[in-house]
Amino acid sequence: MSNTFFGAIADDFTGATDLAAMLARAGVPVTLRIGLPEAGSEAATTFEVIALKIRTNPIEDAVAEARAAYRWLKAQGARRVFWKYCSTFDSTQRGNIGPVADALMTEMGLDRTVHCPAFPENGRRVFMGNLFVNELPLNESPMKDHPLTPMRDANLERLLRPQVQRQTALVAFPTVRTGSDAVREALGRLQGHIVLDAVEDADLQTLAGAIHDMPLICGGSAIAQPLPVLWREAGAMGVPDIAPLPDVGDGQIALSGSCSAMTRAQVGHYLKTAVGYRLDPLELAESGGMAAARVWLKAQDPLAPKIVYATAEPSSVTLAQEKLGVARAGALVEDALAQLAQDARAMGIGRVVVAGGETSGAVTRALGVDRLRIGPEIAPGVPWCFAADGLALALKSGNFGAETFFTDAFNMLEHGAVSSVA
Ligand SMILES: Nc1ncnc2c1ncn2[C@@H]1O[C@H](COP(=O)(O)OP(=O)(O)O)[C@@H](O)[C@H]1O
Ligand SMILES: O=C(O)[C@@H](O)C(=O)COP(=O)(O)O
Repeated sequence: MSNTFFGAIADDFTGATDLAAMLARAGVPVTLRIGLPEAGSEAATTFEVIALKIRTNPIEDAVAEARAAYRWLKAQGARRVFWKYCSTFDSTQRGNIGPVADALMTEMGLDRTVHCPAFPENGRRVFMGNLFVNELPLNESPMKDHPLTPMRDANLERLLRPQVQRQTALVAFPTVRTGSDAVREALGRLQGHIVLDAVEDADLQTLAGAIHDMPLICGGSAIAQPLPVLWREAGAMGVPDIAPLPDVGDGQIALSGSCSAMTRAQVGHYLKTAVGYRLDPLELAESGGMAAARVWLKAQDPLAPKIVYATAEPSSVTLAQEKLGVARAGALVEDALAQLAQDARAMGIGRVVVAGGETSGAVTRALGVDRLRIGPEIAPGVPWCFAADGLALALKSGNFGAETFFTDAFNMLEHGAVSSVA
């Protein structure tokens, strides 16, 4: 058995890099694995994050994959387990947040766990059990129009209840503001899935003080940031070594399959300086649709700023979904961007930014990446990541980053920020 201390299971790839970035901020080196590690893969390290792509899978498949990941982490000795899902609680009416949390509790023999999606730095706040995105309740935010997981309620207990077999509960804001001891006492009285309020980073610090010794924590990435310091102070883990980051190849491309409001603004902004090719799922469904995109890419200068995007307004997404079905429209776009990522690599392009969680999963898999090192953060929750073969990948969650995100990302590598990272 090796000495893994922290093991996380992320329900998508952008979520995994987001969590890894938060841990890296706390000064710990993180090993991010794409998919369940195969027999003979590199030895486990102190901080392991396993990126799965199970946010919208059938529940049974998602639970089976998460369970297998947990068993691998347990075999490596993990003493703290983290179920990373989206800070906007992206899920369908039945899953997969609740069923995976339930399955992990059963595997670990637990009668309580906590749910903390709050990420104040990115505008996600939980107050009286209700999740807000910036000023809006979740169900009034752009998440109401998400192509795969439209969110139609903001109350986390109400969202969880149909997804879980255990009871739900809340540790509300007044208790959180009283301090870590009060939160700990409240948790001691509750069972099942306990939602935690948090409005500011200071609340996350308070919560972390109360929950750092819990075996299973569920939520977004932000609650993970204060934990390593507390674990170190409590003597629960040692201080792992940090290795230098690898070299990065030249050439660049942005690939966007996200239709989130922020990505739409970012693509619009980037098109002012980069050349672009727009993918339309209806065209991709016809013969020749994909071939045209590949011909376009092949004609581009590998070094020049460029973007291929399916990013579109909700009305256009709905139209494609009505004609093709939700799953087929999504799969056509994901497969196309995955193929174009492979083509870009064949052209010698070494710097790839991907927008969209599902999209990132499809692209990363197509590139055959199985392990990533975490580099500098471009925006909160979005780090550059490095694969073994000179490939730099940035996987951007739909609503993360400033409007200038794509330019910021590529500029960062140009200006040598990589070598300055701890
Ligand atoms: N124009 C479009 N019409 C229909 N579906 C689309 C379109 N563009 C992208 N999609 C699909 O929408 C989904 C977006 O999800 P994702 O990549 O996770 O983005 P986000 O991070 O914004 O949630 C993907 O499955 C993608 O293939
Ligand atoms: O927690 C978050 O918001 C992100 O880490 C995340 O999971 C976002 O998902 P996508 O927007 O689908 O990339």
